[in-house]
Amino acid sequence: MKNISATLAIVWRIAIPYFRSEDKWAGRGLLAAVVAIELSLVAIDVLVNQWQNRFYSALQAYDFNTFMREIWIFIGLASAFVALAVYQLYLNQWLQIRWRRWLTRHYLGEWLDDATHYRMQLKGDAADNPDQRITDDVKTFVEQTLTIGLGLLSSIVTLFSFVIILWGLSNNAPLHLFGLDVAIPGYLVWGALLYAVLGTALTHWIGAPLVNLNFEQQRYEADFRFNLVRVRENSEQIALLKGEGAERGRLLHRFDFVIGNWYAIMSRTKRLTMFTASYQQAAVIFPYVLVAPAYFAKKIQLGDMMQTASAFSSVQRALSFFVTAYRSLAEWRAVVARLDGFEMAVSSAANIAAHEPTIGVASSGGSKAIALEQLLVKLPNGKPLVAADAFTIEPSERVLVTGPSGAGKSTLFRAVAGVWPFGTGRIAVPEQSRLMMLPQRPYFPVGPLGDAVIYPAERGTVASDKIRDALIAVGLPDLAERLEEDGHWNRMLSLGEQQRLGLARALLHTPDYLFLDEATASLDEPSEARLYRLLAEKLPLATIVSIGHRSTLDAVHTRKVALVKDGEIHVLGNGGAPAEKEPSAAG
Ligand SMILES: Nc1ncnc2c1ncn2[C@@H]1O[C@H](COP(=O)(O)OP(=O)(O)OP(=O)(O)O)[C@@H](O)[C@H]1O
Repeated sequence: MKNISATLAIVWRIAIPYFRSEDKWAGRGLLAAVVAIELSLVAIDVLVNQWQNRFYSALQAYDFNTFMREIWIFIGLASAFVALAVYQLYLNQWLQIRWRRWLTRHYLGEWLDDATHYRMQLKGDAADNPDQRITDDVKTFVEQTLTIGLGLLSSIVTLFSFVIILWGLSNNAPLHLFGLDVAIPGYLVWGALLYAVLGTALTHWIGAPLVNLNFEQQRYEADFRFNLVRVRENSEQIALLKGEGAERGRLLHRFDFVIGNWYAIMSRTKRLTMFTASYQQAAVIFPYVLVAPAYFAKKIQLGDMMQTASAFSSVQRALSFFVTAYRSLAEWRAVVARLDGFEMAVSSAANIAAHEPTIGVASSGGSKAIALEQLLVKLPNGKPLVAADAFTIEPSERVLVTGPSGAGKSTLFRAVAGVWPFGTGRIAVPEQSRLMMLPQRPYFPVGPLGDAVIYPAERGTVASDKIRDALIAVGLPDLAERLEEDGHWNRMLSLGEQQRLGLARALLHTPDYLFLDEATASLDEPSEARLYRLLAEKLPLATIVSIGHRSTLDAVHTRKVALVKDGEIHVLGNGGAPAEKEPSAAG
Protein backbone atom coordinates (compact mmCIF):
# COMPACT_ATOMS: atom_id res chain seq x y z
CA MET A 1 0.00 0.00 0.00
CA LYS A 2 2.86 2.31 0.95
CA ASN A 3 4.48 1.42 -2.37
CA ILE A 4 1.32 2.23 -4.29
CA SER A 5 0.86 5.62 -2.65
CA ALA A 6 4.55 6.42 -3.20
CA THR A 7 4.19 5.51 -6.90
CA LEU A 8 1.05 7.62 -7.20
CA ALA A 9 2.83 10.56 -5.57
CA ILE A 10 5.62 10.25 -8.17
CA VAL A 11 3.09 9.98 -11.00
CA TRP A 12 1.41 13.13 -9.72
CA ARG A 13 4.75 14.94 -9.55
CA ILE A 14 5.69 13.93 -13.10
CA ALA A 15 2.25 14.43 -14.63
CA ILE A 16 0.93 17.60 -13.07
CA PRO A 17 3.44 20.20 -14.42
CA TYR A 18 2.03 19.75 -17.94
CA PHE A 19 -1.45 20.67 -16.77
CA ARG A 20 0.00 23.84 -15.24
CA SER A 21 2.23 24.69 -18.19
CA GLU A 22 1.74 27.17 -21.03
CA ASP A 23 -0.20 24.42 -22.83
CA LYS A 24 -2.51 23.90 -19.84
CA TRP A 25 -5.74 25.01 -21.51
CA ALA A 26 -5.38 22.62 -24.43
CA GLY A 27 -4.29 19.84 -22.05
CA ARG A 28 -7.08 20.40 -19.54
CA GLY A 29 -9.69 20.79 -22.31
CA LEU A 30 -8.68 17.55 -24.00
CA LEU A 31 -8.53 15.70 -20.70
CA ALA A 32 -11.99 16.96 -19.73
CA ALA A 33 -13.38 15.86 -23.12
CA VAL A 34 -11.81 12.41 -22.85
CA VAL A 35 -13.13 11.96 -19.29
CA ALA A 36 -16.62 13.14 -20.30
CA ILE A 37 -16.68 10.64 -23.16
CA GLU A 38 -15.50 7.86 -20.85
CA LEU A 39 -18.40 8.62 -18.49
CA SER A 40 -20.86 8.70 -21.40
CA LEU A 41 -19.64 5.28 -22.45
CA VAL A 42 -20.43 3.94 -18.98
CA ALA A 43 -23.88 5.52 -19.24
CA ILE A 44 -24.43 3.70 -22.54
CA ASP A 45 -23.37 0.46 -20.84
CA VAL A 46 -26.05 1.00 -18.19
CA LEU A 47 -28.67 1.68 -20.88
CA VAL A 48 -27.66 -1.47 -22.77
CA ASN A 49 -27.91 -3.46 -19.58
CA GLN A 50 -31.49 -2.29 -19.03
CA TRP A 51 -32.18 -2.90 -22.70
CA GLN A 52 -31.14 -6.54 -22.29
CA ASN A 53 -33.87 -7.18 -19.78
CA ARG A 54 -36.56 -5.72 -22.06
CA PHE A 55 -35.16 -7.46 -25.13
CA TYR A 56 -34.93 -10.97 -23.66
CA SER A 57 -38.30 -10.59 -21.94
CA ALA A 58 -39.83 -9.68 -25.33
CA LEU A 59 -38.20 -12.79 -26.83
CA GLN A 60 -39.53 -15.00 -24.06
CA ALA A 61 -43.02 -13.50 -24.51
CA TYR A 62 -42.89 -13.83 -28.34
CA ASP A 63 -43.69 -10.06 -28.47
CA PHE A 64 -42.64 -9.06 -32.01
CA ASN A 65 -43.52 -5.35 -31.74
CA THR A 66 -41.45 -4.83 -28.60
CA PHE A 67 -38.68 -6.86 -30.20
CA MET A 68 -38.60 -4.51 -33.22
CA ARG A 69 -38.72 -1.39 -31.06
CA GLU A 70 -35.82 -2.68 -28.99
CA ILE A 71 -33.83 -3.40 -32.14
CA TRP A 72 -34.15 0.30 -33.12
CA ILE A 73 -33.22 1.41 -29.62
CA PHE A 74 -30.18 -0.79 -29.79
CA ILE A 75 -29.15 0.69 -33.15
CA GLY A 76 -29.40 4.16 -31.59
CA LEU A 77 -27.30 3.16 -28.56
CA ALA A 78 -24.74 1.33 -30.69
CA SER A 79 -24.35 4.33 -33.04
CA ALA A 80 -23.79 6.67 -30.10
CA PHE A 81 -21.26 4.18 -28.71
CA VAL A 82 -19.32 4.03 -32.00
CA ALA A 83 -19.20 7.84 -32.37
CA LEU A 84 -18.05 8.30 -28.77
CA ALA A 85 -15.45 5.52 -29.00
CA VAL A 86 -13.96 7.01 -32.17
CA TYR A 87 -13.69 10.50 -30.70
CA GLN A 88 -12.42 9.23 -27.43
CA LEU A 89 -9.48 7.54 -29.11
CA TYR A 90 -8.85 10.52 -31.39
CA LEU A 91 -8.86 13.09 -28.58
CA ASN A 92 -6.86 10.74 -26.38
CA GLN A 93 -4.13 10.47 -29.02
CA TRP A 94 -4.18 14.23 -29.48
CA LEU A 95 -3.70 14.75 -25.75
CA GLN A 96 -0.93 12.12 -25.74
CA ILE A 97 1.14 13.86 -28.39
CA ARG A 98 0.74 17.33 -26.88
CA TRP A 99 1.64 16.04 -23.42
CA ARG A 100 4.58 14.07 -24.76
CA ARG A 101 5.84 17.08 -26.73
CA TRP A 102 5.78 19.21 -23.61
CA LEU A 103 7.41 16.55 -21.40
CA THR A 104 10.13 15.83 -23.99
CA ARG A 105 10.95 19.54 -24.34
CA HIS A 106 10.95 19.91 -20.59
CA TYR A 107 13.32 16.97 -20.04
CA LEU A 108 15.58 17.95 -22.92
CA GLY A 109 15.80 21.45 -21.50
CA GLU A 110 16.68 20.23 -18.01
CA TRP A 111 19.11 17.62 -19.24
CA LEU A 112 20.97 19.95 -21.60
CA ASP A 113 20.83 22.98 -19.35
CA ASP A 114 24.07 24.24 -17.85
CA ALA A 115 26.10 21.08 -18.62
CA THR A 116 23.82 18.93 -16.46
CA HIS A 117 24.14 16.05 -18.96
CA TYR A 118 27.92 16.14 -18.46
CA ARG A 119 27.72 16.33 -14.67
CA MET A 120 25.30 13.41 -14.62
CA GLN A 121 27.97 11.34 -16.34
CA LEU A 122 30.64 12.55 -13.94
CA LYS A 123 28.49 11.54 -11.02
CA GLY A 124 28.63 7.94 -12.20
CA ASP A 125 25.64 7.99 -14.53
CA ALA A 126 23.09 7.41 -11.79
CA ALA A 127 20.36 7.44 -14.46
CA ASP A 128 21.50 4.98 -17.10
CA ASN A 129 20.67 5.73 -20.74
CA PRO A 130 19.04 9.16 -20.54
CA ASP A 131 18.30 8.85 -24.27
CA GLN A 132 15.90 5.99 -23.57
CA ARG A 133 14.26 7.85 -20.75
CA ILE A 134 13.60 10.86 -22.95
CA THR A 135 12.27 8.74 -25.84
CA ASP A 136 10.59 5.45 -24.92
CA ASP A 137 9.90 6.10 -21.26
CA VAL A 138 8.22 9.46 -21.81
CA LYS A 139 6.08 7.97 -24.58
CA THR A 140 5.06 4.97 -22.47
CA PHE A 141 4.44 7.11 -19.42
CA VAL A 142 2.00 9.39 -21.25
CA GLU A 143 0.22 6.51 -23.00
CA GLN A 144 -0.08 4.30 -19.95
CA THR A 145 -0.99 7.05 -17.51
CA LEU A 146 -3.94 8.01 -19.69
CA THR A 147 -4.97 4.42 -20.39
CA ILE A 148 -4.69 3.31 -16.79
CA GLY A 149 -6.18 6.52 -15.37
CA LEU A 150 -9.21 6.34 -17.65
CA GLY A 151 -9.56 2.59 -17.08
CA LEU A 152 -9.60 3.15 -13.34
CA LEU A 153 -12.12 5.98 -13.60
CA SER A 154 -14.36 3.93 -15.84
CA SER A 155 -14.12 0.98 -13.45
CA ILE A 156 -15.10 3.07 -10.45
CA VAL A 157 -18.08 4.66 -12.21
CA THR A 158 -19.13 1.31 -13.70
CA LEU A 159 -18.87 -0.27 -10.30
CA PHE A 160 -21.13 2.27 -8.62
CA SER A 161 -23.71 2.26 -11.42
CA PHE A 162 -23.94 -1.51 -11.67
CA VAL A 163 -23.74 -2.23 -7.97
CA ILE A 164 -27.02 -0.29 -7.63
CA ILE A 165 -28.56 -2.28 -10.49
CA LEU A 166 -27.21 -5.56 -9.16
CA TRP A 167 -28.48 -4.81 -5.66
CA GLY A 168 -31.98 -4.30 -7.08
CA LEU A 169 -31.72 -7.47 -9.14
CA SER A 170 -30.61 -9.48 -6.10
CA ASN A 171 -33.96 -8.64 -4.52
CA ASN A 172 -35.81 -9.61 -7.73
CA ALA A 173 -33.94 -12.89 -7.96
CA PRO A 174 -33.57 -14.16 -4.41
CA LEU A 175 -30.96 -16.80 -3.81
CA HIS A 176 -32.76 -20.10 -4.17
CA LEU A 177 -31.00 -23.01 -2.56
CA PHE A 178 -32.35 -26.52 -2.06
CA GLY A 179 -35.92 -25.36 -2.66
CA LEU A 180 -35.63 -22.49 -0.15
CA ASP A 181 -35.35 -18.71 -0.71
CA VAL A 182 -32.35 -17.49 1.24
CA ALA A 183 -32.64 -13.82 2.15
CA ILE A 184 -29.20 -12.26 1.74
CA PRO A 185 -29.74 -8.64 0.65
CA GLY A 186 -27.60 -7.80 -2.37
CA TYR A 187 -26.09 -11.30 -2.47
CA LEU A 188 -25.11 -10.84 -6.13
CA VAL A 189 -23.05 -7.77 -5.17
CA TRP A 190 -21.31 -9.74 -2.41
CA GLY A 191 -20.71 -12.60 -4.82
CA ALA A 192 -19.09 -10.28 -7.37
CA LEU A 193 -17.06 -8.57 -4.65
CA LEU A 194 -15.75 -11.82 -3.24
CA TYR A 195 -14.91 -13.10 -6.69
CA ALA A 196 -13.02 -9.93 -7.63
CA VAL A 197 -11.16 -9.51 -4.34
CA LEU A 198 -9.97 -13.11 -4.49
CA GLY A 199 -8.94 -12.61 -8.12
CA THR A 200 -7.05 -9.40 -7.40
CA ALA A 201 -5.22 -10.85 -4.42
CA LEU A 202 -4.16 -13.93 -6.36
CA THR A 203 -3.12 -11.85 -9.38
CA HIS A 204 -0.96 -9.65 -7.24
CA TRP A 205 0.56 -12.64 -5.55
CA ILE A 206 1.43 -14.31 -8.86
CA GLY A 207 2.35 -11.17 -10.83
CA ALA A 208 4.25 -9.01 -8.32
CA PRO A 209 7.74 -9.97 -9.58
CA LEU A 210 6.78 -8.64 -13.03
CA VAL A 211 7.30 -5.02 -11.93
CA ASN A 212 10.98 -5.57 -11.27
CA LEU A 213 11.42 -7.86 -14.25
CA ASN A 214 9.99 -5.19 -16.57
CA PHE A 215 12.23 -2.54 -15.06
CA GLU A 216 15.26 -4.72 -15.66
CA GLN A 217 14.13 -5.60 -19.18
CA GLN A 218 13.97 -1.95 -20.19
CA ARG A 219 17.41 -1.38 -18.72
CA TYR A 220 18.98 -4.38 -20.48
CA GLU A 221 17.41 -3.43 -23.82
CA ALA A 222 18.72 0.12 -23.52
CA ASP A 223 22.19 -1.08 -22.52
CA PHE A 224 22.33 -3.40 -25.48
CA ARG A 225 21.24 -0.63 -27.87
CA PHE A 226 23.71 1.83 -26.36
CA ASN A 227 26.58 -0.61 -26.87
CA LEU A 228 25.55 -1.19 -30.48
CA VAL A 229 25.64 2.56 -31.01
CA ARG A 230 29.14 2.68 -29.46
CA VAL A 231 30.31 0.06 -31.94
CA ARG A 232 28.84 2.03 -34.83
CA GLU A 233 30.47 5.24 -33.59
CA ASN A 234 33.86 3.59 -33.19
CA SER A 235 33.68 1.21 -36.10
CA GLU A 236 36.96 2.38 -37.64
CA GLN A 237 38.96 1.74 -34.49
CA ILE A 238 37.31 -1.63 -34.05
CA ALA A 239 38.05 -2.60 -37.66
CA LEU A 240 41.68 -1.47 -37.36
CA LEU A 241 42.20 -3.34 -34.11
CA LYS A 242 40.31 -6.33 -35.54
CA GLY A 243 38.12 -6.08 -32.46
CA GLU A 244 35.03 -7.57 -34.12
CA GLY A 245 35.35 -10.87 -32.24
CA ALA A 246 35.70 -9.09 -28.92
CA GLU A 247 32.78 -6.79 -29.75
CA ARG A 248 30.58 -9.68 -30.79
CA GLY A 249 31.39 -11.40 -27.50
CA ARG A 250 30.66 -8.27 -25.48
CA LEU A 251 27.45 -7.51 -27.36
CA LEU A 252 26.19 -11.07 -27.10
CA HIS A 253 27.04 -11.07 -23.43
CA ARG A 254 24.82 -7.99 -22.98
CA PHE A 255 22.15 -9.52 -25.16
CA ASP A 256 22.24 -12.61 -22.92
CA PHE A 257 20.90 -10.41 -20.11
CA VAL A 258 18.02 -9.35 -22.40
CA ILE A 259 17.26 -13.00 -23.17
CA GLY A 260 17.68 -14.27 -19.62
CA ASN A 261 15.38 -11.64 -18.20
CA TRP A 262 12.90 -12.22 -21.02
CA TYR A 263 12.66 -15.92 -20.10
CA ALA A 264 11.89 -14.90 -16.54
CA ILE A 265 9.18 -12.53 -17.81
CA MET A 266 7.80 -15.29 -20.06
CA SER A 267 7.49 -17.82 -17.31
CA ARG A 268 5.94 -15.31 -14.91
CA THR A 269 3.54 -14.04 -17.61
CA LYS A 270 2.57 -17.62 -18.43
CA ARG A 271 1.56 -18.27 -14.85
CA LEU A 272 -0.26 -14.97 -14.65
CA THR A 273 -2.12 -15.51 -17.93
CA MET A 274 -3.06 -19.03 -16.89
CA PHE A 275 -4.72 -17.54 -13.86
CA THR A 276 -6.28 -14.41 -15.43
CA ALA A 277 -7.64 -16.30 -18.47
CA SER A 278 -9.24 -18.96 -16.25
CA TYR A 279 -10.56 -16.25 -14.01
CA GLN A 280 -12.15 -14.42 -16.93
CA GLN A 281 -13.65 -17.58 -18.40
CA ALA A 282 -15.11 -18.61 -15.06
CA ALA A 283 -16.60 -15.12 -14.76
CA VAL A 284 -18.75 -15.82 -17.83
CA ILE A 285 -20.75 -18.59 -16.15
CA PHE A 286 -20.42 -17.63 -12.52
CA PRO A 287 -23.46 -15.23 -12.45
CA TYR A 288 -25.65 -17.80 -14.30
CA VAL A 289 -24.75 -20.34 -11.68
CA LEU A 290 -25.76 -17.88 -8.98
CA VAL A 291 -29.19 -16.99 -10.46
CA ALA A 292 -30.00 -20.25 -12.29
CA PRO A 293 -31.74 -21.79 -9.24
CA ALA A 294 -34.13 -18.82 -9.08
CA TYR A 295 -34.73 -19.02 -12.84
CA PHE A 296 -35.45 -22.76 -12.87
CA ALA A 297 -37.73 -22.30 -9.91
CA LYS A 298 -39.58 -19.83 -12.25
CA LYS A 299 -39.05 -16.96 -9.80
CA ILE A 300 -37.54 -14.74 -12.49
CA GLN A 301 -37.81 -14.16 -16.27
CA LEU A 302 -35.15 -14.79 -18.91
CA GLY A 303 -34.76 -10.98 -19.22
CA ASP A 304 -33.92 -10.70 -15.49
CA MET A 305 -31.42 -13.50 -15.77
CA MET A 306 -29.67 -11.97 -18.81
CA GLN A 307 -29.60 -8.52 -17.24
CA THR A 308 -28.25 -9.99 -14.03
CA ALA A 309 -25.51 -11.87 -15.85
CA SER A 310 -24.51 -8.75 -17.75
CA ALA A 311 -24.65 -6.50 -14.64
CA PHE A 312 -22.68 -9.07 -12.70
CA SER A 313 -20.01 -9.22 -15.33
CA SER A 314 -19.81 -5.40 -15.43
CA VAL A 315 -19.35 -5.23 -11.65
CA GLN A 316 -16.92 -8.08 -11.71
CA ARG A 317 -14.99 -6.52 -14.62
CA ALA A 318 -14.81 -3.20 -12.82
CA LEU A 319 -13.64 -4.84 -9.63
CA SER A 320 -11.12 -6.90 -11.54
CA PHE A 321 -9.49 -3.84 -13.05
CA PHE A 322 -6.19 -4.76 -11.44
CA VAL A 323 -6.40 -8.34 -12.68
CA THR A 324 -6.78 -7.35 -16.34
CA ALA A 325 -4.47 -4.35 -16.23
CA TYR A 326 -1.78 -6.08 -14.21
CA ARG A 327 0.80 -6.38 -16.96
CA SER A 328 0.34 -2.77 -18.04
CA LEU A 329 0.47 -1.68 -14.43
CA ALA A 330 3.73 -3.54 -13.93
CA GLU A 331 5.25 -1.91 -17.02
CA TRP A 332 3.91 1.46 -16.04
CA ARG A 333 5.39 1.28 -12.56
CA ALA A 334 8.76 0.40 -14.07
CA VAL A 335 8.56 3.42 -16.38
CA VAL A 336 7.50 5.68 -13.52
CA ALA A 337 10.50 4.48 -11.51
CA ARG A 338 12.82 5.16 -14.45
CA LEU A 339 11.50 8.68 -15.03
CA ASP A 340 11.69 9.36 -11.31
CA GLY A 341 15.33 8.21 -11.32
CA PHE A 342 16.04 10.45 -14.27
CA GLU A 343 14.44 13.49 -12.62
CA MET A 344 16.41 12.80 -9.43
CA ALA A 345 19.69 12.45 -11.32
CA VAL A 346 19.05 15.66 -13.27
CA SER A 347 18.20 17.63 -10.18
CA SER A 348 21.10 16.25 -8.14
CA ALA A 349 23.53 17.05 -10.99
CA ALA A 350 22.03 20.52 -11.40
CA ASN A 351 22.16 21.20 -7.66
CA ILE A 352 25.54 19.72 -6.84
CA ALA A 353 26.47 22.99 -5.13
CA ALA A 354 23.57 22.57 -2.69
CA HIS A 355 24.91 19.23 -1.42
CA GLU A 356 28.65 19.65 -1.40
CA PRO A 357 31.22 22.46 -1.62
CA THR A 358 32.00 23.23 -5.25
CA ILE A 359 34.27 25.42 -7.27
CA GLY A 360 32.70 28.84 -7.57
CA VAL A 361 33.01 30.42 -11.00
CA ALA A 362 32.04 34.08 -10.79
CA SER A 363 32.46 37.36 -12.58
CA SER A 364 35.65 39.16 -11.63
CA GLY A 365 34.04 42.58 -11.42
CA GLY A 366 36.15 45.32 -13.01
CA SER A 367 39.26 43.22 -13.63
CA LYS A 368 40.01 41.95 -17.13
CA ALA A 369 42.09 39.02 -15.87
CA ILE A 370 41.10 35.46 -15.06
CA ALA A 371 42.05 34.72 -11.46
CA LEU A 372 42.26 31.39 -9.66
CA GLU A 373 42.04 31.75 -5.91
CA GLN A 374 42.62 28.99 -3.37
CA LEU A 375 41.52 26.55 -6.02
CA LEU A 376 41.62 22.85 -5.27
CA VAL A 377 40.24 20.71 -8.10
CA LYS A 378 39.17 17.22 -7.04
CA LEU A 379 38.09 14.01 -8.77
CA PRO A 380 34.43 12.98 -8.55
CA ASN A 381 35.41 10.57 -5.75
CA GLY A 382 36.74 13.49 -3.70
CA LYS A 383 40.46 12.81 -4.25
CA PRO A 384 42.41 16.11 -4.63
CA LEU A 385 43.99 16.46 -8.07
CA VAL A 386 45.37 19.91 -8.78
CA ALA A 387 45.69 23.18 -6.89
CA ALA A 388 46.28 26.82 -7.82
CA ASP A 389 46.27 29.96 -5.74
CA ALA A 390 46.64 33.65 -6.61
CA PHE A 391 47.15 32.64 -10.21
CA THR A 392 46.14 35.16 -12.86
CA ILE A 393 45.97 35.19 -16.61
CA GLU A 394 46.21 38.76 -17.91
CA PRO A 395 44.36 40.01 -21.01
CA SER A 396 46.04 39.20 -24.33
CA GLU A 397 48.55 36.88 -22.67
CA ARG A 398 49.68 33.71 -24.44
CA VAL A 399 50.16 31.12 -21.70
CA LEU A 400 51.44 27.60 -22.21
CA VAL A 401 50.49 25.10 -19.49
CA THR A 402 52.67 22.03 -19.25
CA GLY A 403 52.85 19.12 -16.87
CA PRO A 404 53.01 15.36 -16.77
CA SER A 405 50.26 13.33 -18.36
CA GLY A 406 47.36 12.79 -15.96
CA ALA A 407 48.41 15.74 -13.77
CA GLY A 408 45.03 17.42 -14.25
CA LYS A 409 45.60 20.01 -16.98
CA SER A 410 42.41 19.23 -18.90
CA THR A 411 40.45 19.02 -15.67
CA LEU A 412 41.72 22.47 -14.73
CA PHE A 413 40.40 23.79 -18.06
CA ARG A 414 37.04 22.12 -17.38
CA ALA A 415 36.92 23.89 -14.02
CA VAL A 416 37.62 27.27 -15.68
CA ALA A 417 34.88 26.53 -18.22
CA GLY A 418 32.52 26.02 -15.28
CA VAL A 419 31.57 22.42 -16.04
CA TRP A 420 33.75 20.69 -13.40
CA PRO A 421 32.11 21.24 -10.02
CA PHE A 422 34.23 18.97 -7.83
CA GLY A 423 36.58 20.91 -5.58
CA THR A 424 36.77 24.16 -3.67
CA GLY A 425 37.97 27.70 -4.26
CA ARG A 426 37.08 30.45 -6.67
CA ILE A 427 37.63 31.22 -10.31
CA ALA A 428 37.00 34.82 -11.34
CA VAL A 429 36.23 35.38 -15.00
CA PRO A 430 35.84 38.91 -16.48
CA GLU A 431 32.25 39.93 -16.91
CA GLN A 432 30.68 39.22 -20.30
CA SER A 433 33.92 37.77 -21.65
CA ARG A 434 33.54 34.97 -24.13
CA LEU A 435 35.48 31.81 -23.36
CA MET A 436 36.05 29.09 -25.86
CA MET A 437 37.53 25.66 -25.28
CA LEU A 438 39.09 23.72 -28.12
CA PRO A 439 39.80 20.11 -27.25
CA GLN A 440 42.09 17.71 -29.04
CA ARG A 441 39.11 16.13 -30.76
CA PRO A 442 36.54 18.81 -31.57
CA TYR A 443 32.89 17.88 -31.83
CA PHE A 444 31.03 18.41 -35.10
CA PRO A 445 27.30 17.76 -35.29
CA VAL A 446 26.21 15.56 -38.18
CA GLY A 447 24.89 17.75 -41.01
CA PRO A 448 26.11 20.43 -43.44
CA LEU A 449 29.78 21.30 -43.06
CA GLY A 450 29.03 25.03 -42.73
CA ASP A 451 26.80 24.37 -39.70
CA ALA A 452 29.37 22.03 -38.19
CA VAL A 453 32.09 24.69 -38.39
CA ILE A 454 30.10 27.49 -36.79
CA TYR A 455 28.64 25.24 -34.06
CA PRO A 456 27.19 26.15 -31.56
CA ALA A 457 26.09 29.25 -33.50
CA GLU A 458 22.84 28.86 -35.42
CA ARG A 459 22.73 28.41 -39.18
CA GLY A 460 22.58 31.73 -41.02
CA THR A 461 24.22 33.74 -38.24
CA VAL A 462 27.63 33.67 -39.96
CA ALA A 463 28.00 34.61 -43.63
CA SER A 464 29.17 31.80 -45.92
CA ASP A 465 32.00 34.02 -47.24
CA LYS A 466 33.39 34.37 -43.76
CA ILE A 467 33.24 30.61 -43.18
CA ARG A 468 34.97 30.02 -46.51
CA ASP A 469 37.72 32.55 -45.70
CA ALA A 470 38.28 30.92 -42.30
CA LEU A 471 38.60 27.46 -43.88
CA ILE A 472 41.08 28.76 -46.43
CA ALA A 473 43.03 30.54 -43.71
CA VAL A 474 43.43 27.34 -41.64
CA GLY A 475 44.61 25.43 -44.71
CA LEU A 476 41.43 23.64 -45.81
CA PRO A 477 40.70 25.27 -49.21
CA ASP A 478 39.07 22.07 -50.55
CA LEU A 479 36.50 22.04 -47.75
CA ALA A 480 35.71 25.71 -48.34
CA GLU A 481 33.76 24.64 -51.43
CA ARG A 482 31.71 21.99 -49.58
CA LEU A 483 29.86 24.07 -46.99
CA GLU A 484 26.45 22.68 -47.94
CA GLU A 485 27.57 19.06 -47.99
CA ASP A 486 25.97 16.80 -45.35
CA GLY A 487 28.31 14.53 -43.47
CA HIS A 488 29.51 12.93 -40.27
CA TRP A 489 32.61 15.14 -40.14
CA ASN A 490 34.15 13.56 -37.08
CA ARG A 491 34.29 10.32 -39.02
CA MET A 492 35.16 11.64 -42.46
CA LEU A 493 38.06 13.98 -41.66
CA SER A 494 41.52 13.21 -40.35
CA LEU A 495 42.23 14.33 -36.81
CA GLY A 496 44.58 17.02 -38.15
CA GLU A 497 41.82 18.31 -40.46
CA GLN A 498 39.36 18.27 -37.59
CA GLN A 499 41.79 20.33 -35.51
CA ARG A 500 42.13 22.83 -38.36
CA LEU A 501 38.33 23.03 -38.53
CA GLY A 502 38.31 23.64 -34.77
CA LEU A 503 40.66 26.59 -35.24
CA ALA A 504 38.43 27.91 -38.03
CA ARG A 505 35.57 27.76 -35.54
CA ALA A 506 37.66 29.81 -33.08
CA LEU A 507 38.45 32.42 -35.76
CA LEU A 508 34.74 32.79 -36.54
CA HIS A 509 33.65 33.06 -32.91
CA THR A 510 36.42 35.55 -31.95
CA PRO A 511 36.48 34.59 -28.25
CA ASP A 512 38.12 36.81 -25.62
CA TYR A 513 39.72 33.76 -24.04
CA LEU A 514 40.72 30.78 -26.11
CA PHE A 515 41.75 27.58 -24.32
CA LEU A 516 43.50 25.05 -26.53
CA ASP A 517 43.79 21.60 -24.93
CA GLU A 518 46.32 19.91 -27.21
CA ALA A 519 44.11 21.28 -29.96
CA THR A 520 46.92 21.25 -32.52
CA ALA A 521 48.71 18.10 -31.34
CA SER A 522 47.93 16.15 -34.53
CA LEU A 523 49.47 18.75 -36.85
CA ASP A 524 53.05 18.77 -37.99
CA GLU A 525 55.16 21.33 -36.13
CA PRO A 526 55.49 23.92 -38.96
CA SER A 527 51.71 23.84 -39.54
CA GLU A 528 51.11 24.18 -35.81
CA ALA A 529 53.38 27.24 -35.62
CA ARG A 530 51.71 28.72 -38.71
CA LEU A 531 48.26 28.30 -37.18
CA TYR A 532 49.36 29.89 -33.91
CA ARG A 533 50.66 32.88 -35.92
CA LEU A 534 47.31 33.01 -37.68
CA LEU A 535 45.51 33.12 -34.30
CA ALA A 536 47.81 35.93 -33.17
CA GLU A 537 47.09 37.85 -36.36
CA LYS A 538 43.31 37.31 -36.52
CA LEU A 539 42.59 37.43 -32.78
CA PRO A 540 45.15 39.99 -31.60
CA LEU A 541 43.25 40.87 -28.42
CA ALA A 542 42.37 37.33 -27.40
CA THR A 543 44.04 35.66 -24.45
CA ILE A 544 45.29 32.25 -25.45
CA VAL A 545 45.97 29.49 -22.97
CA SER A 546 47.34 26.25 -24.38
CA ILE A 547 48.08 22.82 -23.04
CA GLY A 548 50.81 21.09 -24.97
CA HIS A 549 53.77 18.81 -24.63
CA ARG A 550 55.90 19.94 -27.60
CA SER A 551 58.82 22.24 -26.91
CA THR A 552 58.16 24.06 -30.21
CA LEU A 553 55.06 25.58 -28.57
CA ASP A 554 57.32 27.63 -26.26
CA ALA A 555 58.12 30.00 -29.08
CA VAL A 556 54.52 30.96 -29.72
CA HIS A 557 53.60 31.75 -26.12
CA THR A 558 54.61 34.61 -23.84
CA ARG A 559 54.52 32.70 -20.57
CA LYS A 560 55.01 29.10 -19.64
CA VAL A 561 53.60 27.59 -16.47
CA ALA A 562 53.91 24.07 -15.22
CA LEU A 563 51.93 21.74 -13.00
CA VAL A 564 54.45 20.63 -10.41
CA LYS A 565 54.03 17.64 -8.15
CA ASP A 566 53.52 18.58 -4.52
CA GLY A 567 52.82 15.49 -2.39
CA GLU A 568 49.69 13.78 -3.68
CA ILE A 569 48.63 16.62 -5.96
CA HIS A 570 49.99 18.91 -8.67
CA VAL A 571 50.22 22.64 -8.17
CA LEU A 572 49.96 25.30 -10.85
CA GLY A 573 52.89 27.67 -10.39
CA ASN A 574 52.61 31.38 -11.10
CA GLY A 575 55.09 33.19 -13.32
CA GLY A 576 56.86 30.23 -14.85
CA ALA A 577 59.84 30.51 -17.13
CA PRO A 578 59.20 33.01 -19.94
CA ALA A 579 58.85 31.61 -23.39
CA GLU A 580 61.84 31.84 -25.63
CA LYS A 581 60.38 34.21 -28.22
CA GLU A 582 57.43 36.47 -28.73
CA PRO A 583 54.70 34.95 -30.94
CA SER A 584 55.27 37.55 -33.64
CA ALA A 585 58.88 36.44 -33.96
CA ALA A 586 58.05 32.74 -34.07
CA GLY A 587 59.23 30.52 -36.86
N1 LIG B 1 35.33 11.95 -15.31
C1 LIG B 1 36.35 11.51 -14.60
N2 LIG B 1 36.16 10.63 -13.61
C2 LIG B 1 37.20 10.18 -12.87
N3 LIG B 1 38.46 10.56 -13.05
C3 LIG B 1 38.74 11.43 -14.03
C4 LIG B 1 37.68 11.96 -14.86
N4 LIG B 1 38.25 12.81 -15.74
C5 LIG B 1 39.59 12.80 -15.48
N5 LIG B 1 39.86 11.98 -14.47
C6 LIG B 1 41.20 11.69 -13.92
O1 LIG B 1 41.81 12.92 -13.59
C7 LIG B 1 43.19 12.85 -13.85
C8 LIG B 1 43.60 14.05 -14.68
O2 LIG B 1 43.03 13.96 -15.97
P1 LIG B 1 43.29 15.10 -17.03
O3 LIG B 1 42.63 14.69 -18.29
O4 LIG B 1 42.93 16.40 -16.44
O5 LIG B 1 44.86 15.03 -17.16
P2 LIG B 1 45.84 15.79 -18.14
O6 LIG B 1 46.86 16.43 -17.29
O7 LIG B 1 45.08 16.68 -19.06
O8 LIG B 1 46.45 14.57 -18.92
P3 LIG B 1 46.98 14.44 -20.45
O9 LIG B 1 48.20 15.28 -20.55
O10 LIG B 1 47.28 13.00 -20.56
O11 LIG B 1 45.85 14.88 -21.32
C9 LIG B 1 43.46 11.52 -14.54
O12 LIG B 1 44.04 10.66 -13.62
C10 LIG B 1 42.09 11.05 -14.95
O13 LIG B 1 42.01 9.65 -14.87
